[in-house]
Amino acid sequence: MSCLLLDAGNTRLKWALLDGPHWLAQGVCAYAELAGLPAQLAPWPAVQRILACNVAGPAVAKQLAACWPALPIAWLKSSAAQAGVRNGYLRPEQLGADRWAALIGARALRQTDLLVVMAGTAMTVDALSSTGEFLGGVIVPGFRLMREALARGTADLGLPDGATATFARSTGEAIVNGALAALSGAIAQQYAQLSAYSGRSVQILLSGGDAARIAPCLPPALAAQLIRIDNLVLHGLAQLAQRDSNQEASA
Ligand SMILES: Nc1ncnc2c1ncn2[C@@H]1O[C@H](COP(=O)(O)OP(=O)(O)O)[C@@H](O)[C@H]1O
Ligand SMILES: CC(C)(COP(=O)(O)O)[C@@H](O)C(=O)NCCC(=O)O
Ligand SMILES: [K+]
Repeated sequence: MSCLLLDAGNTRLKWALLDGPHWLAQGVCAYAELAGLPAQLAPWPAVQRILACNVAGPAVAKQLAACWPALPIAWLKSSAAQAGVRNGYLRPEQLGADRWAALIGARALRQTDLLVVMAGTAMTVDALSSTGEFLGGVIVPGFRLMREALARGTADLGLPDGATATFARSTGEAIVNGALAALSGAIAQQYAQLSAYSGRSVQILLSGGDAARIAPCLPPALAAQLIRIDNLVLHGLAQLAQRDSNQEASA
């Protein structure tokens, strides 16, 4: 059974094509190029099921549905408990479906205390206990949004680039290193909170488009606990797809 997994984020679509547990192909697609995605998948077995999470709004959902008019898309919604994770949000359905999928993917990978960091358009830092409780987490603007906010809200800053530096000595360096400090600082703060809460060693799972940029900026104590994983959201969706097909097989 070939299953297409879709992670529709606020910047772009990430996708993977699975045949049972095997990953046949995966990729990234800009929303402007979405109409070409079905043709791109043509070399592989025809898609039979689609499981998606979307935090990019109804227009994107409509665009995705139009790509595969003959197949209904199963949209993941956050719930109170699923696949070994319990949702600590006061209103479980309020949690972004991408965060929920990432937590499910994280739980399947490791059953320890985890900080699940998704560095995308926004960066989310979510605490997951060794017993599978999602305790809560924070949302901060991602690297691009931080720079854009400064450019939009000031007369003189703009979007200059800058290299990473211990002490920034140009506007570009000051902005780039400021954003990276804010991102790594948020991770460090939540890491300290979860470490204090659990009293045990905490591992950090880092995924998303800006993971490679953020990883080198983490302090050494956090870097030692870091596990980089590409497409954690898709791994979570793959877990759910696999569970669905196991249930169908045993029904
Ligand atoms: N080729 C790229 N295209 C777009 N964004 C990129 C690219 N490479 C790195 N990025 C960074 O990754 C972020 C998007 O990450 P991603 O995980 O795809 O986000 P989302 O899930 O919110 O769509 C952007 O805000 C940008 O800072
Ligand atoms: C926090 C997010 C904007 C992250 O989106 P992304 O950066 O992955 O595009 C998204 O998960 C979302 O809209 N969440 C709903 C609110 C919440 O999770 O509390
Ligand atoms: K994110």
